[in-house]
Amino acid sequence: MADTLTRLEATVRARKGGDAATSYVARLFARGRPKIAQKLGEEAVETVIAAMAGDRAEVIKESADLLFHLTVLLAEMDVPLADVLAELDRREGLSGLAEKAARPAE
Ligand SMILES: N=c1c2ncn([C@@H]3O[C@H](COP(=O)(O)OP(=O)(O)OP(=O)(O)O)[C@@H](O)[C@H]3O)c2ncn1[C@@H]1O[C@H](COP(=O)(O)O)[C@@H](O)[C@H]1O
Repeated sequence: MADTLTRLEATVRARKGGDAATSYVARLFARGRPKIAQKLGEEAVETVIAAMAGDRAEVIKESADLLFHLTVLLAEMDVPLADVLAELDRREGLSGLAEKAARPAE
């Protein structure tokens, strides 16, 4: 999975400043962060709708759209995918319940 996303990240980054007439990613970059963030939100909602309908095939397609648009947003913000993966690595083995219990009281 990391290999696939790393290749996608390289393709997406190479589209920065590219021709919006021939590249969907270049068009997204040209439209800016608000549009990219909006697309990410839409794909998240569509993934949720597919999940609630119990539609596995649609969940797979919408999840791919979601990961793709997340990759574009990270590239737009110049956040390397490796930084996100490193954060997941840091959390590895730490139960979400234990992490939550260790948070300072609000
Ligand atoms: N993985 C993807 C990918 N997944 C989804 N999409 C596109 O994302 C868009 C999302 O669909 P929507 O119907 O929501 O989009 P829309 O209606 O055009 O969006 P708006 O009208 O809201 O702006 C579609 O145009 C899909 O084709 C992708 N476009 C590109 N890639 C990858 O990015 C690479 C570079 O793409 P280009 O920049 O187009 O060359 C490709 O080779 C692929 O590897």
